[in-house]
This record gives sequence, structure tokens and C-alpha cells, in this order.
Amino acid sequence: MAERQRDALQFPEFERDFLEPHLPPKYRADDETRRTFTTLTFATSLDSSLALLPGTQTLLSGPQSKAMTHYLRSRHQAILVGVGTAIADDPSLNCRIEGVGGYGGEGLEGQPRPVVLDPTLRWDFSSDSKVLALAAYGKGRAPYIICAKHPPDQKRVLLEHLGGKFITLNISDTGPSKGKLDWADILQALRDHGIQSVMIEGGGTVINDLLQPHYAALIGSVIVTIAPTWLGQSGVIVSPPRRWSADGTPIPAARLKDVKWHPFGEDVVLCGKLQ
Ligand SMILES: NC(=O)C1=CN([C@@H]2O[C@H](COP(=O)(O)OP(=O)(O)OC[C@H]3O[C@@H](n4cnc5c(N)ncnc54)[C@H](O)[C@@H]3O)[C@@H](O)[C@H]2O)C=CC1
Ligand SMILES: Nc1nc(O)c(N)c(N[C@@H]2O[C@H](COP(=O)(O)O)[C@@H](O)[C@H]2O)n1
Repeated sequence: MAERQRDALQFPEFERDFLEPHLPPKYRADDETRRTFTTLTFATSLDSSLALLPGTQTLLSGPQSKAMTHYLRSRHQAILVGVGTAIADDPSLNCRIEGVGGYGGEGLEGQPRPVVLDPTLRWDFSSDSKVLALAAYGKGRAPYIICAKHPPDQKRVLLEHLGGKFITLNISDTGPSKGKLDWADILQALRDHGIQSVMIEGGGTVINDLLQPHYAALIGSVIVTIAPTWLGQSGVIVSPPRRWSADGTPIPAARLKDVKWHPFGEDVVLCGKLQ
């Protein structure tokens, strides 16, 4: 029996039912047909801010909603962040719920695969970067990095040594994602690498991109933690591009349906689907 870990988070059984309808279906290794289930999830302030300033990390989630996020991590095969988040936060991107691999569980079971979206290879990671160090200690998996250019051999060797890899995709030259990577291509690439569920945590650029109507069909669930604080102006804001109706009047950028709210400590967690 795995020993109890002092650094593990607790997320009680009775809180889990609320989330169940919003979680990906159970993973089946033999199911080749299923599209990757995508959950968009983040913590925001009352003024829709993810961080006090660009390039910095701000703690918004309280202990209960943080434990909820780690439970979500245990229920997805991968966690994706943009390179802005990887650089600003030096995140761990592992699951620290009690009973998951590395935190009282066996092997790496329950540990999601970190994925960093870094088209131009801006993230100058090393073996000291938290996510790689945790992989080396068996407390998480090494990242997959999605890029659009040839990676340097030295970085590739370091990543592959720990079980990670670079995945190279083509920049779109047409359509709404022109000049960027298309999210359908990103999710298909993850699917091709055996990932059937991914939770996308941010940051601002990634979330605002995905909240545009042409990507709504790709997102299975949206789960937002709202903390009872206003961060103030000049933060990293969730606010997707405004839409306009055919007659030129402004309409909301995005809206959720089938919404449920649940308090976790001082925070509230909102689950829904994009309309
Ligand atoms: N409160 C929360 O839950 C979270 C807060 N954050 C915060 O967000 C901030 C980082 O946000 P941002 O600076 O906006 O960076 P980001 O993490 O959204 O990364 C942006 C970068 O991702 C790449 N990217 C995004 N969409 C792309 C696409 N379609 N094709 C190709 N490349 C694409 C580009 O290189 C872009 O510069 C940090 O302050 C971080 O602490 C990040 C995650 C969650
Ligand atoms: N759920 C949540 N609450 C907050 O207050 C946050 N700042 C974030 N940020 C996201 O979590 C990552 C950090 O995760 P680790 O604890 O280092 O594993 C960070 O990179 C953001 O993606 N999330």
C-alpha cells in the first residue's frame, strides 16, 4: 500500500459528483475513433483577470479550489499551457492529489502529460525548470512541446531523455487561424500521440483565442474558478474579441449554457458548455 504523502492535496469524494458531468469520458486505450475531449479551465478575479501583471504569476485559487484543479488534472491525460505561462510561472503542471502517482499512488498513474504551446521556441527550459525536475523525480511527466520550427538538438535530447518530446506542426496559411497554429490541428496532433483528454489552463492569449466562436465546437467543458478579489487594471485579462451581427450591432463574444455553480471555500466554481 502506497504511503500517505505529506505534500499531497486532499479533495473530498463528496465534492467530486458536482464535476462528474463536466469531465471527459473514461479513457479507453483501444478507442481510436474518439476525438480529444477538451476542457478549458482557469482561475479569474471578479474583473476577469488571470494575473496582476503580464509576465507574473498571481495566486487566485484558495486551498479548496486549488485541490479541485488538481483533481481535474488527475482526470485528464494532458494539461496544456501557452509559452507565456511557461515562462512567467515556471509551473509544475503535475497532479498533487493524494493517491495519484508520485503522491502516494503507484508509478505515474493519474499524472497528466504537460503540453506547452511554443510555436517559435521561446521557452528556454533546462533540467532545473520545475516541470522537468519533477519528471526526473518521478512526480510528474516530462512535457510535450508543440512548435512550428526545428528544435535545437540539445533541448530535444534533454526532453527525450525524460520522456518528453517536441511535436512540430505547420502554421496555418488560411482561415481564422492564419499565421498561427489551428486548434483543430493541435488537438489532432495530441490525439495522434495517444492523448484523448486535455485540460487547457491558459494563459490569457490561449483562452481568448479559444473563446472565439469558430473554436466552440472543439471545447467540451468550461470550468472557471472565480476568486472574490479585483486585481485592478493592466492585468492579464480574459476578454475575447467582440462579435458583430450582420446589421453591425455588437453581440456578446461568447456565452455558456447548461451552467452549474458550486462554492469551494471562498471561491465559486462555474461549469458549463460554450453555446
Ligand atoms: N489564473 C489562471 O488560472 C492562469 C493564469 N495564467 C497567467 O497568464 C499569463 C500568461 O498569459 P499570456 O502572456 O497571454 O501567455 P499564454 O500562456 O497564453 O501564451 C501565449 C503564447 O502562446 C502561443 N499561442 C497561443 N495561441 C496560439 C496559437 N493559436 N497558435 C500558435 N501559438 C499560440 C503564442 O506563442 C503566444 O505568444 C501569466 O501571467 C500566467 O500567470 C496562466 C494560466 C492560468
Ligand atoms: N487554478 C489556478 N489557480 C490559480 O490561482 C492560478 N494562478 C493558476 N494558474 C495555473 O496553474 C499553473 C501553476 O500550476 P502549478 O501549481 O505550478 O502546477 C500555472 O502555470 C497556470 O496554468 N491556476
